[in-house]
Amino acid sequence: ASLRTEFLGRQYENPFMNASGVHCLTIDELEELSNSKAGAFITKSSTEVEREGNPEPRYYSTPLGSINSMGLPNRGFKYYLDYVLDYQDKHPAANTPFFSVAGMSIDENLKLLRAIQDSAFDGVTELNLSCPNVPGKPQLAYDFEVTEELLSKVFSFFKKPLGVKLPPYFDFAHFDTAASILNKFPLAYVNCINSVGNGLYVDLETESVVIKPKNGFGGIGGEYVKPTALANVRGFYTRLNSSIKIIGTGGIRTGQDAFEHLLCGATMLQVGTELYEEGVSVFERLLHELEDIMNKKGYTSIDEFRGKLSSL
Ligand SMILES: O=C(O)c1[nH]c(=O)[nH]c(=O)c1Cl
Repeated sequence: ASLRTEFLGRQYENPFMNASGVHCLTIDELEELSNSKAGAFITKSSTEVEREGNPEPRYYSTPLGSINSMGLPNRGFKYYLDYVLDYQDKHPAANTPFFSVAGMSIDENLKLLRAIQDSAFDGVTELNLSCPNVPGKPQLAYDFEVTEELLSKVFSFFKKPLGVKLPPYFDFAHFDTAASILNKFPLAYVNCINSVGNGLYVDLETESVVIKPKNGFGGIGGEYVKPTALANVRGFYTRLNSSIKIIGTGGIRTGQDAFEHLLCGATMLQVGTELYEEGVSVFERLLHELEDIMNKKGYTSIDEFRGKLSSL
């Protein structure tokens, strides 16, 4: 079986990539991703000015996943723009890394996107509408009016491929409203899901929370979130114009999880918690496990089953 994937007119050896935020904060981490078996990779969401992020401990792994309240630590927009432009020059034949942006305000998002539009960047941009861990900052994508206002301003000038990273939704009315807004814009893709916001993990022995920021509240990832991730992938796949592709993120720990996301309609697949725990070797394991499942089922390409989830 072949895992070759076409996404936004570009060919990828396989659909796997890192989830923004994991293993992508420094150039060293980005280079390790570039040299791994990942089909693609993406930068840590950046803000105009470098950010320290929240006090540690701010990430904690559990048997079933992870909780994090990083607080958008990043080296600043210019650090990542310089990296991706340098990458384009050094690897003219390769696919340029994806670039993630998470401004702290509408104006900052517009400023960063204008800088990308005016730059020589020829890759795909991901606008993060869903960071749950900046104290006092509500998740943009849970405010439908603001989201629509932002996207209409963005698409008045941004002409390069742009996707949005969405938080999980839990109500059909929200799927319907979000999709009706997103369908108004020439979006390249939606990425479902970001971590499930503001969960709480308790340590029995210490009778305490496990991360310092926000009294222990943080975004949940890993096995806990797969049913929610699959529901959001499927919910948008069945509601959005077919021109808007889906990136599936959330609970991908095995080839089986990857297969399920593809069956629900995902094209690219992002790995967060499992990459954090296992390192970049996770990609080799995942693509072999996915290939084995496809061979057992008699599929030679992903196109043969993508989106073909049956109802009963
Ligand atoms: O705390 C973070 O940096 C963070 N953590 C997440 O789980 N998702 C995000 O989009 C971000 Cl920006």
